[in-house]
Amino acid sequence: MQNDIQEILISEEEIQQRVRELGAQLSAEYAGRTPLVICVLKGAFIFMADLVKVITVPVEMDFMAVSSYGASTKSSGIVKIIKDLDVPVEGRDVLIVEDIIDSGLTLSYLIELLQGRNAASICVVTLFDKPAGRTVNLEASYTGFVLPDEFVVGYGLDYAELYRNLPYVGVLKPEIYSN
Ligand SMILES: O=P(O)(O)OC[C@H]1O[C@H](OP(=O)(O)OP(=O)(O)O)[C@H](O)[C@@H]1O
Ligand code: HPA
Ligand SMILES: [Mg+2]
Repeated sequence: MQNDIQEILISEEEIQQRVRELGAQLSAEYAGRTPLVICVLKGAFIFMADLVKVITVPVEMDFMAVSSYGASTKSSGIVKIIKDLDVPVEGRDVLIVEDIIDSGLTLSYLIELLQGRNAASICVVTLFDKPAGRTVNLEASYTGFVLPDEFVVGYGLDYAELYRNLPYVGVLKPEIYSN
């Protein structure tokens, strides 16, 4: 698996340090409140697990699975809900946890959905942001790292469901895509 990586863009240590910083910022933001933290599966599961461990306010958690990339490196443009939330968001302070914002289509769809369900507030934390990929105008409240316009894998991010378990984020060798 490591042999398929052409270049590591962000190391495991850099990610862990940044996650701690984001956890501290979010703990201050939500002081005195109990946010509902929503993990956008599958990609955000590793970030979510590391992040909630360094948030010091009480949180409730729920999980939503959406998909629009399939086995491609380009968004299909259609966001499919694979699994919806278990709990209502009405009146809740919602924190959406994403691994990456690329085109922005997944998040704009989710934000509209949760606004329609009358969340009291919606805040987004993403570990990675690829502004060059954007097709809709959208920004996270908290961003870990800004990435160049390349398809990346690792730390939850997949190509055709593989490489999510790499502890760093990197770029695949070009021949992997042609196999
Ligand atoms: O800003 P966008 O262009 O919408 O891309 C970002 C979304 O795409 C990926 O999910 P994907 O649809 O690949 O599902 P996965 O999390 O199960 O890999 C990623 O985890 C984000 O949720
Ligand atoms: O660069 C990416 N890698 C993996 N999944 C993604 N989903 C959107 N962008 C990406
Ligand atoms: Mg994916």
